[in-house]
Amino acid sequence: MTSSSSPSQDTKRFAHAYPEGLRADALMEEDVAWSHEIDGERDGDQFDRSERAALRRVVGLSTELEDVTEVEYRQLRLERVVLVGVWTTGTVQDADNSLAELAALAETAGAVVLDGVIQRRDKPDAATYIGSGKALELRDIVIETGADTVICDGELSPGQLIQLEDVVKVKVIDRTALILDIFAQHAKSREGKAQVALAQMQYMLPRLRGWGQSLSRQMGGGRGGLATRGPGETKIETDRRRIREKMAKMRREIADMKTGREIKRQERRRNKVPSVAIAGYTNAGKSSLLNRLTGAGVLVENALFATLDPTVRRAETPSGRLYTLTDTVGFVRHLPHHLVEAFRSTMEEVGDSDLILHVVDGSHPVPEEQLAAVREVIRDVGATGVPEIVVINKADAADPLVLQRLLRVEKRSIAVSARTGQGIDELLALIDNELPRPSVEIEALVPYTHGKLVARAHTEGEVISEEHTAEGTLLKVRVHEELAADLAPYVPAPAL
Ligand SMILES: Nc1nc2c(ncn2[C@@H]2O[C@H](COP(=O)(O)OP(=O)(O)OP(=O)(O)O)[C@@H](O)[C@H]2O)c(=O)[nH]1
Ligand SMILES: [Mg+2]
Repeated sequence: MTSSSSPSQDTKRFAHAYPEGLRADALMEEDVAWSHEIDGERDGDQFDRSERAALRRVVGLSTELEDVTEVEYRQLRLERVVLVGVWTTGTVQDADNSLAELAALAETAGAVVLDGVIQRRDKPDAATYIGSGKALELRDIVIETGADTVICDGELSPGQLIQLEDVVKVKVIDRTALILDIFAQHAKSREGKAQVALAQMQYMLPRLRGWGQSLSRQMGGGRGGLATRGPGETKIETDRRRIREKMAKMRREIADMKTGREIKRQERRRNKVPSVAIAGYTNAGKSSLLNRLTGAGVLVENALFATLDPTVRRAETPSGRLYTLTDTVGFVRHLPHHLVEAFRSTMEEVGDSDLILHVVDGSHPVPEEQLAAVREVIRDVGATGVPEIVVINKADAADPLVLQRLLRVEKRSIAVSARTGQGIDELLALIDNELPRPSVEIEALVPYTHGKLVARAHTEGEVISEEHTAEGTLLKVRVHEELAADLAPYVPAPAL
């Protein structure tokens, strides 16, 4: 987990065994199609076999727990993991994609994925997530592969986690815990860190059991954990209370930080600078696009959730109008509910913008799924009604047929490559087109002593024509109301 405290342990465990490069490799799309490589051509018939299709090895976290009854949350280190999914609806392909994504997430968290299995069921088993027979098979796979953790592709109830653990005898975590862990590793700003910590605590609260000493480490933010081990009801009750207190404190802190950001945002709004939000599935190339559009140096990584803190950059349309571009946290299917809550304020920024650039990875096998997942979250935070341009990125690596399909279905869409620059000029022009136009059209004769007003007309408004006359600059402009008011004294009286 927050791959914490003891570097010596990390080094001891993985440094030699798993070179750094492996991790990024495993996120390439060849690997996303892992099951196909393994089985060669594959269709429904191979499903049984595919239940055991091996995932390639990746990199790891580890667990320092000897006893599964001590499962603790943030201290958890995944090292060698087996993935398990329950396939309820959709095609084999859907199920494969979902598990492949879980593999990418696990790798991003630093785990070595040893194996992956999918069970077809109407719904997850109420007790053990997968059926009890399958749980026993899973136990065999765990022993066979020497895995120390099982990751389930869904959100499990506390009871399911415990009962499955009791069968497989290693730590069991779910997709939510995994995503929370990645977020915890990647959050950089104080606000981001606090939001993730809060979401983790919220997730943890109903899952506490017999934690003993781990909790004091956890809540003490690394102040060492020599508190006496003493599970039992009373201890858990105390722990719960402490978590609740800590959560209340964090909520207050987050509210304060939010105020600061809010003020900045209002400033931008007052200045009437139109804002464009870059949203989209994780790893779609949002940060790359921001860099390509503005030359800004934002971290680009072939990892999921490289960006967790919104970055705002100034940009200019080809016609010279200023606007802001905001890079945002990536979306993922089944984004843990706590995180949607935690990042609500960040995502509200998307809803508040004048235009959304919805970036989708055109080289993904089914970009439509990513589009749908992102739209669901956008709806969830009530950010509907903002015009959207679908930016199909990675056109350089995409299947032309997929591109064609998307361009046809998505009304306002464009294929680009942040890597090669393909389509970027067209996108810039499209942004220019879609940004709200200032509402007031006026003509003003601005004296040369007021050059500042002319400059503002250029950055804040749209200059239709400009002429230098003996009396001053004759402007024909479209501007927002405030600037119109400032220019009003120089509007020539209508000739009678
Ligand atoms: N082939 C190709 N790869 C691209 C393109 N744009 C981005 N990438 C790669 O895709 C990966 C993810 O890019 P990012 O810009 O970090 O993606 P992001 O959407 O900001 O990701 P998160 O912040 O993690 O959600 C990186 O390895 C990029 O080099 C593109 O146009 N073509
Ligand atoms: Mg990014």
